[in-house]
Amino acid sequence: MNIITTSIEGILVIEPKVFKDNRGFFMETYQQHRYSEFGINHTFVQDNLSFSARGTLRGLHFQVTRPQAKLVQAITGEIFDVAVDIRPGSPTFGKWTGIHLSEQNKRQLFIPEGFAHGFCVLSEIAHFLYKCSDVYQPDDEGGILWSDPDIGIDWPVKNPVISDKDRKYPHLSDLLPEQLFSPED
Ligand SMILES: Cc1cn([C@H]2C[C@H](O)[C@@H](COP(=O)(O)OP(=O)(O)O[C@H]3O[C@H](C)C(=O)[C@H](O)[C@H]3O)O2)c(=O)[nH]c1=O
Repeated sequence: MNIITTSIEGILVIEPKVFKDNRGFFMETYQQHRYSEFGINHTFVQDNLSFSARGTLRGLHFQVTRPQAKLVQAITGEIFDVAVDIRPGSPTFGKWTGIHLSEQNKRQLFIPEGFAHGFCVLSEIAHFLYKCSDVYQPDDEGGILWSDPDIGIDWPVKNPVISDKDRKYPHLSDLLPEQLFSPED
């Protein structure tokens, strides 16, 4: 297993070991002890799977008082995955990092609590599977507009397919710190 750091502290790219043979391949997509050796010592309590067609963009989403750390990967297809630091006071507040995750590269991205998350689909279709460190809290959901010019994400899609909900999200600058990241004790 190979771990790659990113420009934002805490966000990690994971390259799991892939065992190939004449039948295909095998890989462990998560192993608590091994991942904890790299600081991923969360208890993941919910797995999500979404399916999207080319050009779809989901995000930028987060939960405010019950923030979720996420371990994400593309099971089929290829996506561009983005995390934005929304932790008030963080030296990288408002900064983003993006990575191509695909069926081919089998890479995972670990995103700690305190980040807005989104992705867009670059292949005909993509199945996106991810683990969350807290459960879904619809009343605790927040969002930032995918195209917020102050964040300046260099999305590789220009006119994405997005939900009505995502279309209406505010800019980061319109949100107060307590509306971004206020984890319960
Ligand atoms: C996230 C979620 C959604 N839902 C229900 C609520 C809606 O009726 C339906 C679609 O939800 P939504 O449009 O919020 O799905 P996405 O746009 O894929 O949302 C996700 O997009 C970005 C990429 C994320 O990182 C988050 O996990 C999540 O916000 O699934 C649930 O029942 N449980 C859940 O955990």
